[in-house]
Formats: sequence, structure tokens, C-alpha cells
Amino acid sequence: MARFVSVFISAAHRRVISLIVWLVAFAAVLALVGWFALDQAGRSMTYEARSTADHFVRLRTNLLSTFDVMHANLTAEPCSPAFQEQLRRIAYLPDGLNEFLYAPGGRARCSANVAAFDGAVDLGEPDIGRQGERGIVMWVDRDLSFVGLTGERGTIALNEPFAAIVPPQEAGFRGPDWMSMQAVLVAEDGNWWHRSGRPGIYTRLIADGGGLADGKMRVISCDAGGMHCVVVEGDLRALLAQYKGLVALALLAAAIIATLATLQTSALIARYWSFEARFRRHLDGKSIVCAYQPVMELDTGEITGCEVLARWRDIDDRVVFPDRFLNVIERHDMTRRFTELVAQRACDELSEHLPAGKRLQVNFNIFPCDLDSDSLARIFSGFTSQPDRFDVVLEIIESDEIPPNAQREIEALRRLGIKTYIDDFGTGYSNMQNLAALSVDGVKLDRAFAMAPDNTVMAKMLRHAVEMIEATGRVMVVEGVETAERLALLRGMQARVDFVQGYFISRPLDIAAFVAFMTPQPVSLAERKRKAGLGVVAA
Ligand SMILES: Nc1nc2c(ncn2[C@@H]2O[C@@H]3COP(=O)(O)O[C@H]4[C@@H](O)[C@H](n5cnc6c(=O)[nH]c(N)nc65)O[C@@H]4COP(=O)(O)O[C@H]3[C@H]2O)c(=O)[nH]1
Repeated sequence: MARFVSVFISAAHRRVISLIVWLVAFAAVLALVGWFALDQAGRSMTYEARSTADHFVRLRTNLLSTFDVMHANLTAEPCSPAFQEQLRRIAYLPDGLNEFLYAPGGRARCSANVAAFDGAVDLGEPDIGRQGERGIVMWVDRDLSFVGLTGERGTIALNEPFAAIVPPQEAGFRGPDWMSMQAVLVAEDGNWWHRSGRPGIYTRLIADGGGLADGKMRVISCDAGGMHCVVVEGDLRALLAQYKGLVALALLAAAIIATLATLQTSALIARYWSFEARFRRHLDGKSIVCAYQPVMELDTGEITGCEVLARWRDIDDRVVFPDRFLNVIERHDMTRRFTELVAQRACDELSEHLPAGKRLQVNFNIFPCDLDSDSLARIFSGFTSQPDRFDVVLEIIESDEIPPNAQREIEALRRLGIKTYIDDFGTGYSNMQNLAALSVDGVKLDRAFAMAPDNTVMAKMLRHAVEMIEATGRVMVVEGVETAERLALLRGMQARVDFVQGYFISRPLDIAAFVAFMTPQPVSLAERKRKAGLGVVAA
């Protein structure tokens, strides 16, 4: 899971995601345009196939109505002169058919042109036997010399006992260049005969089952009776070549749409997976990590307490430091909830792991805006309900101005057994005026003083800052002690520093390392550090 979400969090991966989104959007738009173009091409091919098939529909209608006329009008004795007369009259009808036979059982006895044959002409086995409602029988592409049309071929259709000769049909096809057509005569048993157009198309249609294959698309349209069919084949490569300009335009449109979609999606992803959004979505008891930085009594060298420092475990499992999330907490009014989660986690860990009989002062950072004794009493009740194990100190951090009701709340907290310190004194809002106005229990000198390199102004001011705090009579903690020399300097001062904290004593530790660091005293600092060496939470 952590691996998966890191894909969305890291900027490098986001670029890859953007590229993927672009490609997918581009392909999707092209697919959409392609589908639309194919649909349109298919429609226009179907239209052309139907228009061409109309010719055969008309032919079939003429044939059937001619048979109707023959059955109604040929009343004379078959093949008699009167019959021949009736037959000739029908042959003059303007229906494209003009040779008729009397051929009961497939044996031609007379025709419109050749009166009676010298004996019946046996047409033989029909190519198509009794097809459709009217039971029409057909002899396809027969030699017509027996009716005097030497060298000609035609199809004979028989509707017992009359037959008509259907001359070869040339269906006019008016489709565009990228289409070609074949007209076929298809029997119900699947046998078929080429009628006109480009041979081979129907064979390919049968092989491919219609639709799209090899860059070609085929559609079929048959006449109502199903005898004649027109297959139209569209060559899509030829179509693309014909509309190069439109293709270029479609590609450009797809690229523009894909770019817009990518911008939108990337912005959405960036917003959804931004640190701020992640923090707000996933801040809970499990994601809070507590680090404990030991606080040492300067006189005795004894570790008497710790400062609880919060970190947050991001969803990709990386531990994030407060400088990244404190402003998010303040901006979104999450300060109280956050303090509650930290207090809860620290209480669970310390209560479980701290050796029995060991008393500890636990310092927490709180936001000035949360200086409300009722809610703070509830938040830290886990500690105050164990007065023999824990003392609670709340360090009011330097985020915004101290609220006007601060004094009243500080006193109320003191009555509940909770002490307050001013944090990071010497910077920001923590000025002398604040210190004089508020009856806080202690003051923590900003780490910038103790950490300042030798001979800098801040380093020189360390002594004066310490003397100034001493003058207020409050408990004094100096943090940021990084070297033995600074520790010695603080020890050697005339003014009294009560507690020290800093990397020289210990970096912030996870609970296991912190408990190891708290080994029964007296043990040298070096020995304690060696024991706590594992599981250090980087500061
Ligand atoms: N270079 C150096 N640094 C040292 C040394 N000793 C301690 N530090 C660092 O100084 C910070 C001390 O905490 P802070 O002044 O209360 O300053 C804290 C505090 O204002 C705030 N913070 C941390 N945890 C919480 C919390 O649970 N609630 C609130 N409201 N604020 C918190 O975030 C600030 C920064 O915390 P961290 O990053 O943990 O940084 C910690 C600690 O790791 C040292 O010798 N050298």
C-alpha cells in the first residue's frame, strides 16, 4: 500500500502518471473519433449497398408480377397460336423481361419467340430448387440457344408452369472510390453465383463473417426475398488517404483534448495527494508518532523528564517532522484534536513501558489558542489520573499571540496540577512583557541561544538571557545543548539553570530507546547513550 501511494506522492512519479494520462486520453479520444468515423463509414456503405440492392428488389417485383399476369392472362390452350399471342402480349410489358416459356415440370414446350419446340426441351436439374413462398425454381446462366438466342446466357426462373428468362444484370454502383461492390445470387442452401461488380468480395465476407478485417470493412444488403445480395467493401486505408486533412485535424484535436484532460487530472491528483490533503485525511491515533527527548536536571545530571515531540507517519510510511504539518494544523483548526491524539499516544506508550516506581515530568507543546483549562484537563486526564507517576507540563509554543484569558486558564490549570511553561523564550512573541504578565511556572530558553556558535552575538547573549529569566524566579530550562562545552558553560554560570535539554544529552528517542535511556541512576551519560543507541528517532 505504502509503495502504491508513493507513486502519487512523489513528483517524479507524477510526471510519469501525467504521461500515462496523456497517452490514455489521446488513445481514448482517437478511439472515439475512430469509432465515430467507422460508424459513419459503415452507414454510408450500408446506404450504397441498399441503393444498389434496390435494382434487384425491383427485378424480383417485376418477375413476380409478370408471373401473376401470366397466371391470370394465359388462358388459351398451352402452346396453341392463341396462347402464343397471349404470351407475346405479355412480353411487350416494360419490365425488362421479354422472353417467356411454357415449361411445366422443367420441360420447355414453347416460348414467346420460338412458338412450339420440336419436342419438349428438358432444362435438366435446376440450380435452385423451389425457393421462397412462391416456390420459384431457377436455372442459372443457362445457354439460351434453344430459344434462338445463340451465344447468350441467362437465368431461367420457373413459377409452374410458366418460366421467364432473366438477362444478365449489371447493377449500377455509384459509391465513392474507396468502396467497391459485388452483387451475388444466393440460394437458400448457400450456393451462390457472381452477378456483377468486383469478384472476391463476397468470398471474403463469408471468410471473415463481415465487419472489419485487414483494414477493410464489408456490409451486405439483400433483396426482400433474399435471392440477390449486394456486398460493399470499404478500404479504410484508401478512405484515410482521401481525407488526410481531416485525419490531421482529428490527431490535433485528440492531442489538445488529451493535454487538457491531463492538466485537469494532474491538478486533481496533485490536490488530492498534496501533503495538506493527505495529512487532513489520514491524521488519526495510529499515524501519530511520539518522540521523547530526555530533560536533565543540571545539578544532579538526573533525567527527570522528557519533552514529547510529535511526528506524523505519512501514508507512504515516511515520518514527517512538525515544521511541515504545524501550519496545516493551525490553518484547518485541528489544534485541539492534534494535541489530544499526541497526549493519548504518549499516555498509552509511557503508561505501558515506563518502569514502575519511576516518576517522570512529561512536557507537551500546546498551541496558545487551546489554552482552555477544561478541555486541557480532559485531554491530559490520562496523566493527571496517575499523579504518583507523572507530572504534566504544558509548553505554550510560539505560534500565535497569547490569548487574553491566558492568565486565568494558567491558574486554573495549576489548581488541577498541570504546570505551564513559556516555550522558545527570546524569540517571536515570547518577550519579557509576556513573561512578566503571565504567572507561568517555567520558561524554556529558545534553542537558538545554546546552539549558537562561539563568539556569535546569540552565544554572547546566552548568559544575559539566563540571568534575565533567573530574575523572574521561574523554573528555567535551556534547550539546544549540543556540546559538552555548552553544558559546562551552563554549569559554571552564576545564575541557576534548572534543567537542560539537547542533542548532547540525547536526541529525541522512540519509546523503547527512551525507556532504555532511563536506566536506573546513577549511570554515566555515555553509558546511557550507549544503551539507548538503538531505535533513535532522528531529531
Ligand atoms: N538542532 C537541535 N535541535 C534540538 C536540540 N534539542 C532539541 N532540538 C529540537 O528542538 C525542538 C524542540 O521543541 P520545541 O522548541 O518545543 O519546538 C517544537 C514545537 O514547537 C513543535 N512541536 C513538536 N511537537 C509538538 C506537539 O506535539 N504539539 C505542538 N503544538 N507543537 C509541537 O515543533 C517544534 C519542532 O519540533 P522538533 O522538530 O521535534 O524539534 C525539537 C527538537 O528535536 C539540539 O540540541 N539541537
